[in-house]
Amino acid sequence: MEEVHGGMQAYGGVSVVNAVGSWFGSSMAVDLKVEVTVREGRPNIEDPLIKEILEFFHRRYGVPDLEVEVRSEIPSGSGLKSSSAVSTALIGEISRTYGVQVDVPKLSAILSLKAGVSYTGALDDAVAAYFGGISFTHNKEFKVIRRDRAPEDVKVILLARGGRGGVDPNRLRGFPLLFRSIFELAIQGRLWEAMRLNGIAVAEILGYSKEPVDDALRRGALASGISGNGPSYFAVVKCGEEGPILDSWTKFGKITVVRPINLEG
Ligand SMILES: Nc1ncnc2c1ncn2[C@@H]1O[C@H](COP(=O)(O)OP(=O)(O)O)[C@@H](O)[C@H]1O
Ligand SMILES: O=C(O)C1=C[C@@H](OP(=O)(O)O)[C@@H](O)[C@H](O)C1
Repeated sequence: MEEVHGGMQAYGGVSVVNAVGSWFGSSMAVDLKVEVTVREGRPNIEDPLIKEILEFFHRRYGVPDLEVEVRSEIPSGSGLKSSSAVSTALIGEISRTYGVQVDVPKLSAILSLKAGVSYTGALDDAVAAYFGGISFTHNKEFKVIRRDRAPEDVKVILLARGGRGGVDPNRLRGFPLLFRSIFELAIQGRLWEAMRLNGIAVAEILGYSKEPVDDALRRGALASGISGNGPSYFAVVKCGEEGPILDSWTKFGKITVVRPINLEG
């Protein structure tokens, strides 16, 4: 078996607006990396998303069976966009290796829905994972509304936790006006306000503790809340002002500090 190529990278992210609430979503990429490589050979990962992607390329473009290697810094089932990072990196790597032109984030959204690993297709997450920066999308129509650069003068402090369980993200669908209004704030440029309101709303609605959020906001965070459907928490702070939140959040578990990431220009 010959290694066909180096490897395609994509990134995790934190939610600006969770798209499950109103189909409108926004996500900010952070420097948590996923790298995917493929080689021709017997498929080696029993995962519904990876299976769906390999089957698609086999059926549509005659791509041969592939062995997939995923190196990921993002816990799975975390709210930190692991599925979109894995999916866009794998789709990007196959399309690059076999010279097929596809719309990588859109195909990721369609196949994530088909594989049953996503509620809306998570086009918001896929766009940020693949291009970096901040995405604004209407997931129902697979439409990218806008892409912005992410501010680079902040750090993102994470309580990164995987293995979501016990919450029902469908409950967010009961609050479409709330999430649509938060999306409007975000796209008007009131980014931290939107991130904070979304993060608090998701914690309230899905029943996560708000203690870490309250703690971070009291200690000067620009925004804090649950990312995605949880269970990970984030806090955004101006560079250099991390200290008080780091001190206080140690009581909640392992802390990871990352930065927003822009990949272009
Ligand atoms: N390291 C990995 N290797 C293979 N698949 C992964 C990996 N990390 C995540 N995934 C895929 O993403 C899915 C988790 O998606 P999801 O529950 O939406 O979590 P997240 O909020 O982190 O995106 C997994 O079921 C799997 O299909
Ligand atoms: O399944 C989906 O369609 C989505 C899941 C959530 O992300 P996570 O998968 O990271 O929880 C959400 O923030 C995103 O906007 C859409």
